[in-house]
Amino acid sequence: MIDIKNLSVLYDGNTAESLSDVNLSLQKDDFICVLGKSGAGKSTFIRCINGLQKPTSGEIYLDGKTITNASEDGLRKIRREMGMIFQHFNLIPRLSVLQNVLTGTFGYRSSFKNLIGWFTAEELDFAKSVIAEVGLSEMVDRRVEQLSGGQKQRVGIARALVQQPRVLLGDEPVASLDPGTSNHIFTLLKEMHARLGLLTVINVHDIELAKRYATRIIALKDGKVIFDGLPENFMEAEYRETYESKSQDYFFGAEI
Ligand SMILES: Nc1ncnc2c1ncn2[C@@H]1O[C@H](COP(=O)(O)OP(=O)(O)OP(=O)(O)O)[C@@H](O)[C@H]1O
Repeated sequence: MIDIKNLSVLYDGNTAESLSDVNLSLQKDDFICVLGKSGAGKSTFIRCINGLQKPTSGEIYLDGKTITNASEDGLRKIRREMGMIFQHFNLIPRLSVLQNVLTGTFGYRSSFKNLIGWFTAEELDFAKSVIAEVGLSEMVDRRVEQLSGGQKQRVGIARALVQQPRVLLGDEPVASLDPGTSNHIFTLLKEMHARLGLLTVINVHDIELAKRYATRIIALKDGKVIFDGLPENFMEAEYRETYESKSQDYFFGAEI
């Protein structure tokens, strides 16, 4: 579904590449967690996939169509197919849950309709049905600033889903949430992945979450892919290589 060929990124002013010759093929049924130390290149990787960051070299294709060399119009169409969720939610605090979720439809509408904020009954019904799916029916009209972090991320997920994307990207979407809430958010993401057939790619610092939910783990180090495989094969040795430190023993249940 997404093919990444010889992808490299060297930011202006840096001497080391932030991504270095990355080659990957991401499939529709993948639920991928991307692991790596701070600065390993995880955000750069996600930003390249949705076309926010132009690579220095290499190509990314969505179903054979170039993302990296897409026209502005082509990129707009590609971005509609990719929902995105963020660590700090990127919501509009003073607007309601429904209003925030409706902003997810903007990529499909004329700028005039967006400007005057006019939505059809179908658009409103669909947004409400997505809000119900993320468990926030009771809060449709509540201002987002009055919600907890976990509820805000549910709004972020609903806003992404209302776009009817085929790909869901997350840049550390649970980094600001407590462990219990993080698990609830991952459970929801996994359900949506299965029900909607969404290729899901999520950066995460929490290896326990990655091992529990991912169907595939990709680990980056200094911009290179150093592991790509099943969660059960990401063990102590892979942990040490990725994070350059020994793990908490309980991750792998082994004496080190
Ligand atoms: N706009 C930029 N200009 C220059 N260097 C950048 C820029 N964005 C990222 N970098 C550098 O690229 C490298 C990878 O950064 P990136 O944010 O992709 O890593 P990350 O794995 O997501 O880190 P974190 O877990 O801390 O978010 C780092 O060395 C970072 O300093």
